[in-house]
Amino acid sequence: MTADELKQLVRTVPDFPEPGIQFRDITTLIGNGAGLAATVRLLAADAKKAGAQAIAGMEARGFIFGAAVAVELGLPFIAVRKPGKLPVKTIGVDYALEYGTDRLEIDPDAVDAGQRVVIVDDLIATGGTALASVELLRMAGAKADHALFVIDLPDLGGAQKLGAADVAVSALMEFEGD
Ligand SMILES: O=P(O)(O)OC[C@H]1O[C@H](OP(=O)(O)OP(=O)(O)O)[C@H](O)[C@@H]1O
Ligand SMILES: Nc1ncnc2[nH]cnc12
Repeated sequence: MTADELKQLVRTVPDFPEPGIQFRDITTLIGNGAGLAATVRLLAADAKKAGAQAIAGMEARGFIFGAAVAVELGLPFIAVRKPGKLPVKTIGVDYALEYGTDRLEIDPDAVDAGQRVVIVDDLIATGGTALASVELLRMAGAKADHALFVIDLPDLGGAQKLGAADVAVSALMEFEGD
């Protein structure tokens, strides 16, 4: 399945979770077995090209694709979690979302010093989530310089924000006009 065919599997829901947001919903993409498999294969090929030694995924939608890519490549998976979920002393970063604010945390021991960690998430909008993840992974000693997404919303400037932090961004598809 091509990236263009995968794009047809993403559902757009207007005004969710608040008025004015065009929600690009991956539920329909992952609900298609061939679509899910093709998405994971394409992301895994990009992660391999980026020299990934580990994959990091952000709770919750980043876990779906990130863990699958890690399995496909036989690499470790690092869980970037929402606050209060990890049972150990964490490091954390607060960040702004397209809608609201949040915080992400990791177990610093999940990262090896100098390890090249490639970030995988379903979607980049403002880039706040991905940038917070890059900061966290770098604080823990990782080389975090590649981030892969299923969907980029280029109008929200996330890829530029990551570029300014020396992170190369790639996405399988874009939705404009958000
Ligand atoms: O580029 P940004 O503006 O930071 O937005 C993108 C993030 O927003 C969504 O996650 P959300 O925080 O809604 O959580 P979820 O995965 O638990 O649904 C999405 O899965 C990305 O992680
Ligand atoms: N427009 C959007 N659609 C789906 N997930 C998102 N996360 C942030 N913005 C989003």
